[in-house]
Amino acid sequence: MAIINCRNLTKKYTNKLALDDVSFSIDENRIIGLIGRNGAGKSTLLKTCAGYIRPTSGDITLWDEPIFNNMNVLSRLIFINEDMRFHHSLKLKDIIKLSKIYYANWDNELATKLFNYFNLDIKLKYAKLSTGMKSQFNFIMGICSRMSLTLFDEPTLGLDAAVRKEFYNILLKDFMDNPRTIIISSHMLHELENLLEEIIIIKNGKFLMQEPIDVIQNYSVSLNGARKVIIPFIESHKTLFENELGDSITAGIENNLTKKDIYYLNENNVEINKISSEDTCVYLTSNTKEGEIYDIIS
Ligand SMILES: Nc1ncnc2c1ncn2[C@@H]1O[C@H](COP(=O)(O)OP(=O)(O)OP(=O)(O)O)[C@@H](O)[C@H]1O
Repeated sequence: MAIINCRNLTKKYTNKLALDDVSFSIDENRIIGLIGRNGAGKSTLLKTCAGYIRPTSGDITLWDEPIFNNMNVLSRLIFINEDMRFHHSLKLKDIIKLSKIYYANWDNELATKLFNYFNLDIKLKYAKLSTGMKSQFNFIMGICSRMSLTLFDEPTLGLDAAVRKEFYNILLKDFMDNPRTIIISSHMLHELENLLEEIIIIKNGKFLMQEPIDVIQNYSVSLNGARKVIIPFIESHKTLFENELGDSITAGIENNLTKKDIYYLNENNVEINKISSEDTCVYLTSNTKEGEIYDIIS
């Protein structure tokens, strides 16, 4: 069952078109990655899904109901981002006390274990936490609230690699025990991909694709070899990048090579390598050509 349905969503901020005719739907009980470059529109899309901002045009429904001014829907979701605002006088323990009341499924035992594990002193005021500590606290809120729809916008900001890994492991374990729909926006797909079932890629405010993670993991390959052998493949396949060096070329192309193609490439000494899902996303969302930066800095 689809729990989020977006149809032709557009969001214009004064002169900036942040979302441009975005349509997609998301089925329940899965973890989805929302991937896009800086400024692609990820936060705007999540804020729209959370009912924080209204689209300029288009429709969005959660559980087939409109979001705005609809407590039935809003009480089933949590939106976690770096701008979580709590009154400056509130200590973490006060926020936890309120969370127990507000979030019907709040798991206080898990919250206590996680605060201890991450050495977060609940007597501290939220306003006094460092960026990383705020991210830890917010992440724990997102996990322990166990809302049917949990939206994380760049949840690991300021966290070191070890903590990010631990959080994602905790999230996966908790998701397996308590399935729900979780959307996580991030630039760092490689850290997330073991967790994700599906990813949505947006580029310059436009929906680019929504695919199971294994499709993205096998989406593209790089070919490295003689120019005259590779050029026909560049001409006949969707090409993500190409670099020429003398008589040889390295090109990233969509991975729909036939057995005959692979045999031919092997016979002609072309090296074929898989491109990681992270790199595939970087190439798919790039606004510049591979190597262009070297023209600028040379
Ligand atoms: N309140 C606002 N007023 C004007 N423009 C905005 C506002 N919020 C976002 N934008 C613009 O809309 C575009 C999309 O921004 P958004 O924050 O949604 O992107 P993002 O993918 O989350 O970026 P990042 O990964 O850098 O956080 C950007 O060009 C941004 O400058």
